[in-house]
Amino acid sequence: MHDAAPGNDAGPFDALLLLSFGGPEGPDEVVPFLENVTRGRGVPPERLAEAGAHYAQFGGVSPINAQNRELIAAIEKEFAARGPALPVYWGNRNWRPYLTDTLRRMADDGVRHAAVLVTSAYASYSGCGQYHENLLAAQAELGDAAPRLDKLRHFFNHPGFVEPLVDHVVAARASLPEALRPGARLVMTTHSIPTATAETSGPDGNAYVRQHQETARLVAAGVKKAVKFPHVPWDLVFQSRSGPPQVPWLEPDVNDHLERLHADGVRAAVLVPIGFLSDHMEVVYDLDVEAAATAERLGMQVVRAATTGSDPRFAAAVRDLVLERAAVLRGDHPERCALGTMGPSHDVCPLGCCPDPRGRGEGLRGAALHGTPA
Ligand SMILES: CC1=C(CCC(=O)O)c2cc3nc(cc4[nH]c(cc5[nH]c(cc1n2)c(C)c5CCC(=O)O)c(CCC(=O)O)c4C)C(CCC(=O)O)=C3C
Ligand SMILES: [Fe+2]
Repeated sequence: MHDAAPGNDAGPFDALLLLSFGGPEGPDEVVPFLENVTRGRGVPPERLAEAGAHYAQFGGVSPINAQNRELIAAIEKEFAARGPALPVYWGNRNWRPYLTDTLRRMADDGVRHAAVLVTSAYASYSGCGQYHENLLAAQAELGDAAPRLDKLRHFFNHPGFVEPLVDHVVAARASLPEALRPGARLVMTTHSIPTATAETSGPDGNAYVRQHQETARLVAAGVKKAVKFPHVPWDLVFQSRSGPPQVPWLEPDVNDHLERLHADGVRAAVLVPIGFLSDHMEVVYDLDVEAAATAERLGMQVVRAATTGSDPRFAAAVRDLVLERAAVLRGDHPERCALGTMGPSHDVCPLGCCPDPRGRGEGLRGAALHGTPA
């Protein structure tokens, strides 16, 4: 798809590790999973019970693990067809297969240096800094046996992430009654996070919102081009707020926003979950159940676009990112694919990037994964 990366040489990498959030796969796993997610994170018990009820509605099974298995299959297919011949491993922060167990298996298999793809496209503590901490903790657990790890750059503006989203929005929009399509608002949604965390995201701060604005703009521009319509209005809004109510989180909430659009006379919308790689619980509950109920109550026609998921173009993007980073590690200057105006994201997070809002503030970063001071 994107032949930006030169050749097919993945050296010094000898494996790819997919690092994700994890989710329960049965009713008995919901409570221990939620305990893992929220340990030390100040989530009120009411919110925890609410989240538990969402999983219960789906038989205690989150879709996220099956979706990650599909993504791995798509990447393996891409590697088999075009190279490089790298094994793909999978570990999670909050549920089996746990990252530490996977890293131990990698070491046992003789892996010495792996590229790491995190299933989050954007900079933030939850989507970047916390995963760095998880990687460092897993390496520390293994000691000298631990493989070296390099986390791949944020892919929010990579065409392999954006282009499938554009297609999915076009398809969702086409499912609206024809008369409503011209006025249909694209409501781009992502996970809300505390405003203080948003401000410290990325190397220069505010990366979380700026990156999402760029992706939203790119998706809207792609849709406009595809549907040949002069005006495709869009907004960026937030969902799945958690945490105590006195702490400010990013707004507006998607449900409040639908109310606002309705009051302004907007009759139809396409919900576009740009903040997520797959249609996991935050999508199938918070949008397809909760926001859909809000729309129904308001009498608005609202459809939801699918996420990028395991689209072959995304699997090809993962291959690009691995080869690109491998070339950098060999001292080359590869082409780096990125749409829009922000350019390719940084390879190595500097000290203080995406710090833990509840932590000591200094942050633990990419260079530390090699045991070198950041
Ligand atoms: C930015 C972001 C992403 C996107 C980046 C990425 O993809 O990583 C994301 C993804 C996800 N969040 C998920 C689930 C949950 N997130 C929670 C809680 C929280 N998320 C936060 C942020 C994010 N979360 C935050 C700031 C909290 C408050 C607690 C804390 O400060 O850490 C809670 C606790 C209950 C609640 O509060 O809702 C649950 C159950 C699932 C799995 C879904 C499934 O099972 O299919 C996924 C992919
Ligand atoms: Fe970061």
